[in-house]
Amino acid sequence: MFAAENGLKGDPRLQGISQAIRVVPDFPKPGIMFQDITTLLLNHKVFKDTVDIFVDRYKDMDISVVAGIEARGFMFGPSVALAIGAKFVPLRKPGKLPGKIISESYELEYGKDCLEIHVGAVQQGDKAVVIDDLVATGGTLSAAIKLLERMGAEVIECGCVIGVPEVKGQIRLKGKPLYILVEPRELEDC
Ligand SMILES: O=P(O)(O)OC[C@H]1O[C@H](OP(=O)(O)OP(=O)(O)O)[C@H](O)[C@@H]1O
Ligand SMILES: Nc1ncnc2[nH]cnc12
Repeated sequence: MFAAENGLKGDPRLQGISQAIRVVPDFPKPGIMFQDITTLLLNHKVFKDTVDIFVDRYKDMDISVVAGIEARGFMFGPSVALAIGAKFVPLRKPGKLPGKIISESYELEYGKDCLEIHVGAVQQGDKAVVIDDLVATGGTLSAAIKLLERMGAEVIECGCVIGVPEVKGQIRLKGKPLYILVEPRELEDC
């Protein structure tokens, strides 16, 4: 789902969100236009608008789990979980969770990685949304969906602040809906 299709067309909060994202060319390697959401977090109104939009979206969907992807999903997910009355489950990079875990590897625009979840963090019957800052290839979200489904949860949707228009990821997301607030910024927008 894209900015024009997310039911928020004309919502002035989206422009504020987009403008608060800093674009850093060639980071972390040449050719990547890095979308830096740390500048969005510095603006209390825009940060709150972002969380509010996710909360409005998910508050009446009977969601029991908000899963956040390390690291940038941790910046939005917990606030959404608290506001909608769901538990927050961190999906972490390898070697960070101390308990029994299951893991899923995936490929990124700039390398390979792996996500892990604590066994027992979600149960059969849980209804989950996955929150992250950005979807590019969809590899990360797709690993998150697999982890949650392996634990018996139903993944209702993935919510990201930024999404590339092509969403190659849509194919990889096993048909799960994707709720995206804004498209990536180009340098000339800044
Ligand atoms: O759709 P994809 O191609 O999978 O890429 C999206 C992922 O890449 C970024 O995280 P990154 O792996 O750089 O980790 P970080 O949040 O720890 O910086 C971003 O925060 C997403 O999690
Ligand atoms: N262009 C990008 N900016 C920020 N994070 C990313 N993760 C994958 N691609 C990215």
